[in-house]
Amino acid sequence: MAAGVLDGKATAAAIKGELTERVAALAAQGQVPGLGTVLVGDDPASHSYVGGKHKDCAEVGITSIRRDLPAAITQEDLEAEIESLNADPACTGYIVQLPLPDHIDTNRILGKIDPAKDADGLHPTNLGKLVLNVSDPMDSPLPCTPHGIVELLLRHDIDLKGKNVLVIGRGVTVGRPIGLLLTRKAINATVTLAHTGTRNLDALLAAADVVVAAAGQPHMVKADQIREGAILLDVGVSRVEDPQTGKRKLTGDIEPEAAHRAAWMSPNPGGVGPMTRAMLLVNVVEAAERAAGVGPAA
Ligand SMILES: Nc1nc2c(c(=O)[nH]1)N[C@@H](CN(C=O)c1ccc(C(=O)N[C@@H](CCC(=O)O)C(=O)O)cc1)CN2
Repeated sequence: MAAGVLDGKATAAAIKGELTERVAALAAQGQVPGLGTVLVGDDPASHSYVGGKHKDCAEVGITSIRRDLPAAITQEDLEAEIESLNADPACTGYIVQLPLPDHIDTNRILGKIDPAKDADGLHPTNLGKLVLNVSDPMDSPLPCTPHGIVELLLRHDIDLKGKNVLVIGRGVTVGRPIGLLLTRKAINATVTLAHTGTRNLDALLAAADVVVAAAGQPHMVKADQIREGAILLDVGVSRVEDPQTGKRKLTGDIEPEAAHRAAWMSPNPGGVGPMTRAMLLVNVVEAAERAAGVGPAA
């Protein structure tokens, strides 16, 4: 059996097409959405992700506002950048690219973002709304990767009702929030969250109908560990040296051979990553629509 491909690239392209129309409608009212990014330091992967976000903005007509800052920036100066984006009327929504350097208090920075401009859905107010189950598109943003995974499944007609989902990784951008989304009544999955302290990962994998691997450990999930017919979402991405070419290549958390046993699998690259980017644009457009007092286009 070869797994169906959860094609994030194509799905993200479709979403961007839809957003282009919504952005044009906003622009016609003089309300062009603007995405801000705050990038601290020289990490090449973070630079590449932020570059991708601005490329996406250009594709759909969203204005880009970019703040690239030195790795040695102080907490105080970084907070001043946040305040200036909060006050900038051209900036509809913005993100602080994670991870931040160790000397920065990340939670304090995220807490300084104006919740109405929080394009990542990571401000405590917006995460709190997710916990309270009150967030919907007209009210507040959802974290991009979990929302992207749900949208990817939805657009491939995959229903998770009653399914056992194993999430591997407890990070704030994916592992923690995705359980809250997938256990909503509208989705109704049963979620187990595994992490580095989990002892019986083999047994949990063998029992899982769906695996969301977001640990950032290259190929930690082996083909023979998964259930025949499982649905696999490969979120984690590492850059690993290819022994044959000596070049570094992107490597997901799940062995590609698992596709021979799975019913569905997201490629990596080309699966969840492009969906994360697309849902960021969705959050920016929805923030602009809320600010303009208009609902999403029908
Ligand atoms: N503030 C945030 N920081 C981080 C987030 C986040 O959602 N908000 N998530 C990740 C990084 N990330 C977005 O920021 C991200 C990661 C990967 C991709 C992506 O499109 N990957 C491509 C391959 C990219 C490549 O060639 O390097 C793919 O999967 O096809 C997009 C966004 C951590 N930080």
